Amino acid sequence: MTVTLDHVAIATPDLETGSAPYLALGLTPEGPDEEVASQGVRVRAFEVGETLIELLAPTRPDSPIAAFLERRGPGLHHTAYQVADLDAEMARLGAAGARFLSQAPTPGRAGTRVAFLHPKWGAGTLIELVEHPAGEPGAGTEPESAAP
Ligand SMILES: CC[C@H](C(=O)O)C(=O)SCCNC(=O)CCNC(=O)[C@H](O)C(C)(C)COP(=O)(O)OP(=O)(O)OC[C@H]1O[C@@H](n2cnc3c(N)ncnc32)[C@H](O)[C@@H]1OP(=O)(O)O
Ligand SMILES: [Co+2]
Repeated sequence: MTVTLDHVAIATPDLETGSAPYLALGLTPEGPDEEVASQGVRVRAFEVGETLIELLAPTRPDSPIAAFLERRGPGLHHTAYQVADLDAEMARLGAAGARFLSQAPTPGRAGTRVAFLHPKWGAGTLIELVEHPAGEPGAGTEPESAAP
């Protein structure tokens, strides 16, 4: 099974501040900012080749990003990998002892289904799995153009 990096997430107090280095590097947002209420975040994604930089700013005090910023300040927050079948991956990894932060997938950016693994399981890194069913375009890729 090939594992694909979906995005690298950065916690920032606000999207304008967080965007500065990526704009200076010549990156451009892949689309409009998105609010994901269930996570209490506003998201801005920059395409970098086949993957994304995902900027996350808190929209409310009880957002996990607000807690992260409070405790650790802005910077690297998590890495995310694409899986074709999230339910199957959660069952497989769960049976092998992996520690998920929720029993079921939760809504992610761009209508995806996502699940997070505890940072202790991730050897100190918060790891997210993002479902991209086989054949669907992944992060940072143009949807397959229809065959001529
Ligand atoms: C819009 C969706 C988007 C997408 O991709 O589609 C997103 O990615 S949304 C991202 C925001 N949502 C989340 O992060 C949800 C999952 N996160 C959580 O449930 C919490 O943030 C959690 C459990 C990872 C940490 O919560 P909290 O800090 O309240 O717990 P602790 O203080 O007990 O921390 C436990 C332990 O983990 C360390 N920690 C916390 N956050 C991170 C992190 N991002 N990376 C690495 N380590 C982290 C923390 O320091 C504690 O370690 P310890 O050694 O005990 O101090
Ligand atoms: Co993410």
